[in-house]
Amino acid sequence: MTDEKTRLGELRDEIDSLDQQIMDLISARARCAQEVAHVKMAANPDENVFFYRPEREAQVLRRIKEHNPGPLPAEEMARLFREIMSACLALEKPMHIAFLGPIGTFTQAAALKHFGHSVISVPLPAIDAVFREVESGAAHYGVVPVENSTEGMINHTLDMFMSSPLKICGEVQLRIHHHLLVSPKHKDQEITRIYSHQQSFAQCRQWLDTHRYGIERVTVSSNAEAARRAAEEPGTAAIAGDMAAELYGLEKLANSIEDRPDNTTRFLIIGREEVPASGHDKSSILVSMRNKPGALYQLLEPFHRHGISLTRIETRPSPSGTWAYVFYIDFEGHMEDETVRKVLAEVDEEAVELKRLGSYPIGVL
Ligand SMILES: C=C(O[C@@H]1C=C(C(=O)O)C=C[C@H]1O)C(=O)O
Repeated sequence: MTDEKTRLGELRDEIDSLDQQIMDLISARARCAQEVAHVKMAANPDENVFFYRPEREAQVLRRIKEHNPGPLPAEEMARLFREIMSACLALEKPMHIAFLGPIGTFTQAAALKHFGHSVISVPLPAIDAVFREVESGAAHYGVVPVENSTEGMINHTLDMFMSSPLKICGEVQLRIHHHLLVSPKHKDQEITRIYSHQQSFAQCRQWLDTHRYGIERVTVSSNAEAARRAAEEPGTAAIAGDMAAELYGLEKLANSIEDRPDNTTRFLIIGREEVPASGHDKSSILVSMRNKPGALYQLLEPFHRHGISLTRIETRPSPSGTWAYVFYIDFEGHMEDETVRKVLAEVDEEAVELKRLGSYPIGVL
């Protein structure tokens, strides 16, 4: 045997032995997580105990990222542990996660990134349907898009919070890559029509104007639906992401055609329960103020005075009347924090209405 073969044999034996140890350790971890579930059930025998703890999962993932020794990047290591936790949790009962469908959308990719692949993901046709599915208890949590770095806020999601009792329980960001996709069956045909979702067209506008100027653009309800159509109709292409391309067996004519290289969408996790502090949290509120001079200043001043960072402020028309507005505000900190409590008490005094949408761990993955 050559030296190379001997060495490879040794290394493979070592890998086999390490795999066995990893498997034993993951199994020990799974038994521990099961035991946690049993302890929770024993302590609350009459209640429908919630095993999933978003704040604890965020802490676990943060610790993994901080202590990762390499050579794997911290994000990769966290992703592996995300899947281990997901599988451990599913031992008790797989969670049902409603998302803005159909199957193959970026929202599904975001749901799986946040919860791992051991959940049952349930596609729904519209954002309000996702809210309703969680409100009724048919799904444990829901995932909806809330903003895109190129295109701005998804107003429909913001407006749903005005009437929904649901809480924001988490956030997850996804880098969005769009591709121009065709079916291998119709690859040689001239493309006369491109299908996509209105958001994806908007995120690829400059590329389309430069490289596919004058070709008809047809807006459909999702980019997974665009991919489905391109798979069936000769002479058409779709703009969609990798999941949709794989699902419908499409080929990439052009790769990553989004106008901005950092094109990212932020998604919210919505649920029925408030999330305790994880140590690195964000909060969201909706506030409507009296229409008088200095109202916005009065609203923001307590945040400034108490040193609380705002991460976003959006204005939406109020459902209560023409030219009245509601402010949607994200800020750093948890509503259990003493300083945040003080600020919100002050805001509450001045506001016509203050709605606490929830505090949740700042996205880790
Ligand atoms: C084990 C627990 O329950 C669940 C499983 C977790 C895990 O596998 O690490 C973490 C949080 C919970 O979603 C716990 O509460 O610690």
